[in-house]
Amino acid sequence: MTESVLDYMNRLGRAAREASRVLARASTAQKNRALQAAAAALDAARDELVSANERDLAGGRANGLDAAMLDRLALTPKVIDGMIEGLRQVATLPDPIGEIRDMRYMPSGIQVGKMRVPLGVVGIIYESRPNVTIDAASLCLKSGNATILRGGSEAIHSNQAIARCIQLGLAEAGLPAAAVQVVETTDRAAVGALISMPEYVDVIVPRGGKGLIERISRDARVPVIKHLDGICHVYIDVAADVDKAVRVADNAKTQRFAPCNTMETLLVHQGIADRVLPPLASIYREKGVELRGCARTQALLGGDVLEASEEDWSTEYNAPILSIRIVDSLDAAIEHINRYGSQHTDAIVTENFTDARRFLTEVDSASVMVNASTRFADGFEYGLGAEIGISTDKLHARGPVGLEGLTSEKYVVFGDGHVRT
Ligand SMILES: NC(=O)C1=CN([C@@H]2O[C@H](COP(=O)(O)OP(=O)(O)OC[C@H]3O[C@@H](n4cnc5c(N)ncnc54)[C@H](OP(=O)(O)O)[C@@H]3O)[C@@H](O)[C@H]2O)C=CC1
Ligand SMILES: N[C@@H](CCC(=O)OP(=O)(O)O)C(=O)O
Repeated sequence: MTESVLDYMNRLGRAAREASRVLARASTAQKNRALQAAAAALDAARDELVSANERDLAGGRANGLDAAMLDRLALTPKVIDGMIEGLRQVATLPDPIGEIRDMRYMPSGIQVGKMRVPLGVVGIIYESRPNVTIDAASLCLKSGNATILRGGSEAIHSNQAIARCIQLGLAEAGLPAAAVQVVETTDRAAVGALISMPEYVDVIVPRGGKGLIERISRDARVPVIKHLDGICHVYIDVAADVDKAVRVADNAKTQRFAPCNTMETLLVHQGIADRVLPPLASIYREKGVELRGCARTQALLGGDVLEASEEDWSTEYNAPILSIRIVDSLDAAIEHINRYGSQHTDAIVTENFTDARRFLTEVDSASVMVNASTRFADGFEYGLGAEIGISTDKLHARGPVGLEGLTSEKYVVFGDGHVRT
């Protein structure tokens, strides 16, 4: 790349802004044609995708990526099938753009309502998981937004191969190539540029952990919808059904270790700990989960439970490690979650309606659940059809973000020569 990263990003930004105007007026049929054609292009490019991905995997191994990271990076036939299916599914979702609602006559005689519109240009910074490139591109396209995608550096070759398929889809539907642009450099200066060009970018969606949070908080000049870390809790109340508690706490930790909605800390009421923790600990031990506990947990469960440090309570392991704390009351559980959590997803297991209601009201997280695993915090599971990710912000969109989260509403007013008096 001979031009500077800043010039390169400016060029992408300008082109995205122009493309966003075309996309905003594109028909549903045209957007769906692009999605279907991109799906066909992916299907035809399986060998190319796999060999690009092999380069990334080789680089990842050489750089010492752990097994979980390599797993997220891998484009297996199943992952490629999932991307193709994902594109086709987004094509079948209702198009939210142009929907008009709440039209009402005002006393003046004008008619006022709201119309759903795209946000414009969406910049997305995300982890080294190439299938996210398709999720992000497809949702932005369907919601009429141009997008600039900056995936994790370890996935650069896979992402470029995927980008070529998306380009084929856009061309087939007669949509501009700049509707979806995948950043071609791994230089983090590109992230710096992307988050500081409000003239070209309307909103940034950062999906990532602590390093990304710091950078965005420090440098962003564009509105942000944070999709950040998940320090998720399950609290087993004194009034919990033991079987349900074991099922939920097992699934929340072990169904998959790496996602942001996986439980990192288990809180247990002292009045039920001796009934629920021993069977849970056997399951965790069998599944290779390292346990770190408070002093009471260590005393109850014995030798192999390591002492949990203060740092553990605010750590997102993304790994087979779990911290466990026995608490005296529901109040103590709520206080712990609001203090150490990341406002992502937290669950209570209880048969007590009042405790459930208090938990729902007082825990300040994007998803609060009763008697269900935190792993359900997901756009598909919530019926959104797909998701960009899980917003840990409070404004604009909170929790799993689908098509609607990528749109906004403007007022529309109809008159017939009306003037204000
Ligand atoms: N809420 C949600 O929807 C989701 C949240 N996550 C969270 O993401 C984290 C795991 O992903 P992980 O790959 O470790 O995340 P990282 O934060 O390490 O990386 C994510 C992206 O941010 C970039 N990045 C990181 N730090 C900086 C920086 N200082 N300046 C510029 N760019 C930066 C990375 O680029 P580079 O490749 O150069 O490192 C990458 O593109 C977990 O905390 C998980 O909970 C993950 C998915 C969804
Ligand atoms: N909603 C998604 C989790 C989103 C997420 O955390 O993604 P990732 O960390 O990249 O696996 C799911 O439940 O699988």
